[in-house]
Amino acid sequence: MSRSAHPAGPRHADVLPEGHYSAPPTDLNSLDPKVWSQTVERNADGVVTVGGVDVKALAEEFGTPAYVLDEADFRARARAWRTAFGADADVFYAGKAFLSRAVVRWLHEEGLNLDVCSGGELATALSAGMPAERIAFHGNNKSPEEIERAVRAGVGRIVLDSFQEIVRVAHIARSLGKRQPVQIRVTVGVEAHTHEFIATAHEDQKFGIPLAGGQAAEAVRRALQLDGLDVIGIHSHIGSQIFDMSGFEVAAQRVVGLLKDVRDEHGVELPEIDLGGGLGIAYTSDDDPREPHEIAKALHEIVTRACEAARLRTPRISVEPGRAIVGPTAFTLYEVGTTKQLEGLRTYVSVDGGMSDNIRTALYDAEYSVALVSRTSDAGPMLARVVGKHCESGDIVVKDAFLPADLAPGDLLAVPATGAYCRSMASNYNHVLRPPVVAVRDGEARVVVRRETEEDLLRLDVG
Ligand SMILES: Cc1ncc(COP(=O)(O)O)c(C=O)c1O
Ligand SMILES: N[C@@H](CCCC[NH3+])C(=O)O
Repeated sequence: MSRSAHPAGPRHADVLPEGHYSAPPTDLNSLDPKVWSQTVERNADGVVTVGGVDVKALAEEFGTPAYVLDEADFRARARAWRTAFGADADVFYAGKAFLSRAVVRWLHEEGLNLDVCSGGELATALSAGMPAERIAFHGNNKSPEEIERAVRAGVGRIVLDSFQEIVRVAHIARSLGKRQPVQIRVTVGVEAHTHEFIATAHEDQKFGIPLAGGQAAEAVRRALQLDGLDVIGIHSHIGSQIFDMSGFEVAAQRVVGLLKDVRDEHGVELPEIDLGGGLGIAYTSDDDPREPHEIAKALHEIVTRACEAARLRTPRISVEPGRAIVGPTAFTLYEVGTTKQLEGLRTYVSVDGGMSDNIRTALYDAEYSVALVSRTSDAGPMLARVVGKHCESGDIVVKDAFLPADLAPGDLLAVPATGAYCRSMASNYNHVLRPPVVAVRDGEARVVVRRETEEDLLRLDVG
């Protein structure tokens, strides 16, 4: 079939959402480097390789579905952030995006710090040797036990999220005879241009203490009065998958405004500000993310300018990228099980995973790309929807995609940019087993998180 001809089946223009994928890509075998990790390429046989290992070998050895993590790419991205921010700033990788002991070790070696937001993340970080003083502990409802563990361990900072937590952390630190460094998380009232579920700095949501009405200033006032706390700074995180720097600009200006008010009222210049994470990545060829050095330059300039205007010493800046480091470094490898052509609509391609390994499409309407990776094809494009094996019609992995019309059961598909918030939000829905994470580097592959087994499932079922 010629590449330009439409295969038997739907005409893509009839069913695609307006303005999106107005034409099928000219070459379905090409791999856009924007959405794939740096070592991904096709070998002479047309099979995709990553870190020098081909996907057919990966599928054979480790099974599918599997998350395939490109270690060299992960390290390169971590290093790029570290280098871009330089010695007078700190980069805290946000562990919620994806955390495993291997990743903690890589981050440690590359000079990054770590943001954790639960006892489980804290335990993973410590067990992999991240020094406690390089850990920041987050969360809007940390339990007293989690706080105590963090204080005992000596974490570098706890980010306080409510008035009650200010008192709680002070009390626990005092009772342990310690003085805990803390930042106070504020909501700056910025509407980040992202999905409403992942925007976090508008006022009507659960995180942080609003600047509005002097509430954040009151929080600093109370924290400064309490023994057991060492107030080192202010924290703001405006949301996630953001491309536009203007939200960060407003946030930084407002945080510096609070530092000024604190200085004027208490005569204290708080030495740190944290501007959170949230930088977007390319999920499809339409996305244009910024490079870490551009982001670092923009944030430094914004903060320096605001501090000069307020006659403040420029505080030490920290950031907490999660997705921007790990997101592009992994793809999910699936095997095609069945295909079903719906006359006048599209072809449903069912793979052996789904919403249990990637909930983001169902939850946020997220867009992904997909490619046939076990071979090349000269067949024309067919409009496809890649779906999972769960009992849910919203179990969609990739909503609209063009795949070769000769796609068949047994073919391997890969969905790129699934390093962030896929394994970390995976579930056992329908008692489906969570896939392994396989790290590849220099021609070698090793499991860093193993596949779940039915024994794992049954071990918890003690009834
Ligand atoms: C406080 C905080 N820091 C950092 C992050 C990391 O965000 P992202 O993975 O979008 O960089 C999040 C998640 O949105 C967060 O809540
Ligand atoms: N889990 C979200 C991001 C929220 C991050 C936590 N504040 C995502 O997949 O995009």
